[in-house]
Amino acid sequence: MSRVPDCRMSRGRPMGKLSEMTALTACTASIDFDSALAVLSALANPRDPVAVSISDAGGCHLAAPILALLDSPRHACAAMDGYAVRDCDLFTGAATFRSIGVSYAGSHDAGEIGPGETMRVMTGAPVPRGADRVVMIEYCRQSEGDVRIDNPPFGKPHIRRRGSDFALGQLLIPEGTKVTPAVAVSAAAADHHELLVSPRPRIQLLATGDEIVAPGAAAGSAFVIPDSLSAAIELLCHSAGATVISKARLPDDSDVIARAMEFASADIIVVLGGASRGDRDHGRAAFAPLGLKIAFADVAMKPGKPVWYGKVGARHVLGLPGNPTAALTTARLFLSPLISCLLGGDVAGALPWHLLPALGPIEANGPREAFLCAATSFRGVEVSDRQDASGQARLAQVNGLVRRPANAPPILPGMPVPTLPLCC
Ligand SMILES: Nc1nc2c(c(=O)[nH]1)N[C@H]1C(S)=C(S)[C@@H](COP(=O)(O)OP(=O)(O)OC[C@H]3O[C@@H](n4cnc5c(N)ncnc54)[C@H](O)[C@@H]3O)O[C@H]1N2
Ligand code: MOO
Repeated sequence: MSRVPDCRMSRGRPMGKLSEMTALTACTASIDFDSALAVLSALANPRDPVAVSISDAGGCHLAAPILALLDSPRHACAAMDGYAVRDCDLFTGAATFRSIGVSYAGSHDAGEIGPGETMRVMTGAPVPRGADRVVMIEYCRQSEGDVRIDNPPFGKPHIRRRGSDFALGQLLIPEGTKVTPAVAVSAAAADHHELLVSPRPRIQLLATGDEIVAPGAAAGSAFVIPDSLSAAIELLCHSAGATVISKARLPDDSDVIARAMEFASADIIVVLGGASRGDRDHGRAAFAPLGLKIAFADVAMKPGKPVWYGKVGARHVLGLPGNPTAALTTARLFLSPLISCLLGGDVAGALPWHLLPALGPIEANGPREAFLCAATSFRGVEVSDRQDASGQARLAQVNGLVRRPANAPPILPGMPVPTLPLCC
């Protein structure tokens, strides 16, 4: 394995971004996992930002900061249902107030209260001028036009002052922030209906193999198997924030594979299978006549060694090994970060490694960095006893990957190990 010094990463973070030219020319030999990620991140630049509605922007990253277009609250308003009163009346002995009206959320000017007066207010309603607090309805006794407050509570005035949450012009959300439901609340509250974001990457999925057929169509023939990857990788693309615009199951025929690629205007082409060295492994070869520039091929990792990545013009091409556990592992480790980078995010955001205590012993690792399927819970992480790259049954029982560096010593129960959620 040859290492590429420029591509080094430190704990999953690139140590300085590579230029596109360097990334496409330097890393063509077998490289280590962190170097491969650095190459991918150097080549994955987002397209020009577009304005999209907030509800369509989930998972995208803001290409511009969000400034508040108004004050919030817009005016002094009640934080509780109750009666608005003046402190000087309430705490100097007056117990009976004359109610002069009602203010609802959405009411216009609530007017003003004078000495001995009160106004019924609902949560979110404008509070009348002169009022210092809202006494919760539970402490008030209403009769006719009067309100009696015998034991007024001290403490919070239950009035939200104008601009006390945020003020007009305030920077609320910095550029680069990922749009989540929580971020959507802030943005909409600031009176934005559209957000400027990098467009979602468009994905083309090409599953290759003479033996694969659509799930549901395999049991009748002994010589075919269900395509167990296309739907899974499509799900992963969606949860990472991309749109799958086209998918196909193709025979092991490089001309057919190349033609399929030519007809889609995708940002990322994902080729499933045909990544290694079999007579019919046409993954990379199919794209050579189209001008494929390989950025890396063969990563020193287990599973997933044959994973490869390059570009055809502006299009990214990622080849995942056909063995299902290897395909899912490499999709999580390379396709999620590629999508994240094209959305304006980064590798570290897409791969949130965190330390969890091992629930059982983990044996020493060999010379290839390993990513082990594991089950995580609040108690810690348990590595599966079988780690077979072609396995499919076990995938339904795992939800994480444990990272084991090359030649790592054994792990004892309770020791922390880097763990990644298998689903993004
Ligand atoms: N001489 C070598 N042989 C192999 C190497 C190597 O370095 N030298 N690498 C091994 C490793 S590691 C892996 S992983 C596999 C990867 O193989 P390919 O990417 O070429 O995949 P295929 O040969 O097309 O298929 C492998 C296996 O997976 C099944 N498969 C493929 N696609 C699907 C699908 N969509 N759904 C379900 N199953 C699928 C396919 O039937 C094969 O059984 O190569 C090793 N060999
Ligand atoms: O690495 Mo392969 O992905 O072992 O089967």
